[in-house]
Amino acid sequence: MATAAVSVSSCLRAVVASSSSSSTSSCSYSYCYFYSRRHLPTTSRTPKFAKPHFVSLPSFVASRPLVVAAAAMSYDKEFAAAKKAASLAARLCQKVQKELLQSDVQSKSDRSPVTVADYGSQAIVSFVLERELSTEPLSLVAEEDSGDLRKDSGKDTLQRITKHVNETIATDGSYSASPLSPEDVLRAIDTGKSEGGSFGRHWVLDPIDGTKGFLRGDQYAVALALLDDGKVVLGVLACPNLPLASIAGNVTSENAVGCLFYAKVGSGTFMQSLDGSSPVKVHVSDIGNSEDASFFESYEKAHSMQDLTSSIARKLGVKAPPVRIDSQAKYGALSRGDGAIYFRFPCKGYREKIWDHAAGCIVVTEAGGVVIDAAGRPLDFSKGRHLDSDTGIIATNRKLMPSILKAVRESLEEKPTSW
Ligand SMILES: Nc1ncnc2c1ncn2[C@@H]1O[C@H](COP(=O)(O)OS(=O)(=O)O)[C@@H](OP(=O)(O)O)[C@H]1O
Ligand SMILES: [Mg+2]
Ligand SMILES: [Mg+2]
Ligand SMILES: [Mg+2]
Repeated sequence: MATAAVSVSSCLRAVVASSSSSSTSSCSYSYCYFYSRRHLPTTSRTPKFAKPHFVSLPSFVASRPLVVAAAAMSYDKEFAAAKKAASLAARLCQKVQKELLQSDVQSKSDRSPVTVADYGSQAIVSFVLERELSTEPLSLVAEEDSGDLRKDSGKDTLQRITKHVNETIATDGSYSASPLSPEDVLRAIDTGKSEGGSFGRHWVLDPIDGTKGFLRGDQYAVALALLDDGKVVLGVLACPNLPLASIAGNVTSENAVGCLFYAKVGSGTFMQSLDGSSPVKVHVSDIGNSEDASFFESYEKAHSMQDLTSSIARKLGVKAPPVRIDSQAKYGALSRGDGAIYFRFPCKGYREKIWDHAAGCIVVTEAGGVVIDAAGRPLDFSKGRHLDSDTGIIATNRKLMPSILKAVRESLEEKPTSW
């Protein structure tokens, strides 16, 4: 098997440089929903066509009544708000990426990078969701917090974030209120402190997934999903640098970039350009012979064990070299069949965050794919801010999954000291 990684970074770098000015899982849901009234702040959560009635609760939720809705939730309002929020946040990211200054990059306590755009994107998404869905209190599980921005050393950065946020909101034209103050921006960012969990609704946001890719001018994604009672019910991935045409084999016939992927439970996955072209329904690859498959993995060596994935690929007879791109753009590309497999095997001890997979997971499953951990279990987003999985993640189509799981198990059993 060829070992050289294919990267789409060079053509993307050219695009960025040329515009630079200065520098479950199973998603087939049952049609009966039970809600504790604690998680039902308004009657707006009851579908209009369903007549709610109250039944007694099991003891674990005390004596609160339940509403039984005899139809699937439509989530239409939430879906529209999510698409708007992610698209507007992506607009802010594109602008900042063009103007990227070294001073806009900070290091967090875990030494990972964070930029004006990560914070600005989180503030925009929080602002849009609050405005669009004002009938419900917003619970948001998001990556960033305002801690560093509240220090004296963060004041200049906060001013720049506030400017970008207000300029981006103004480009949309639908919010007429006065500009946000720096304090409003800090508050919007800190809406993301929710712990999530298995009850009620929680939005899950990675304001920039693949910050290192963003800084290189490569792939990144704004990733937004909604959990309802621990299950992902909708997801949106804005991938500003992903070519609209397939990146299979690194061949792109056109330079146009900027994809918006979105999926709602039971409704399939769609892709449109970030500029708003008509949506197309996408589907994962239907390859059934692993020798014909290609696989995605992280661009950053430190994020996934490439020795392990190359051992698995050898067992599967995969001939194509790995396609290494940053962020959940991998899930987006997989959902439209640019490749057939996504492998992610972080080093021992790394704890996966729910915002790194929630949106990507539903985008792939609604496109007909399967996303599981290496133990063969669906991803469980109900356990708080982290995924309850330390074995690695595999996404592919239904035909390939059994042979892939077998190859993964065999490779893990061989287990040299490096993994
Ligand atoms: N050590 C380690 N192992 C595994 N994963 C890690 C690690 N460190 C970070 N991260 C997370 O990886 C997120 C970036 O996604 P990818 O790894 O798919 O993209 S990349 O190619 O590596 O850039 C990245 O997301 P962002 O922080 O949102 O960019 C991190 O959450
Ligand atoms: Mg980060
Ligand atoms: Mg991330
Ligand atoms: Mg991030």
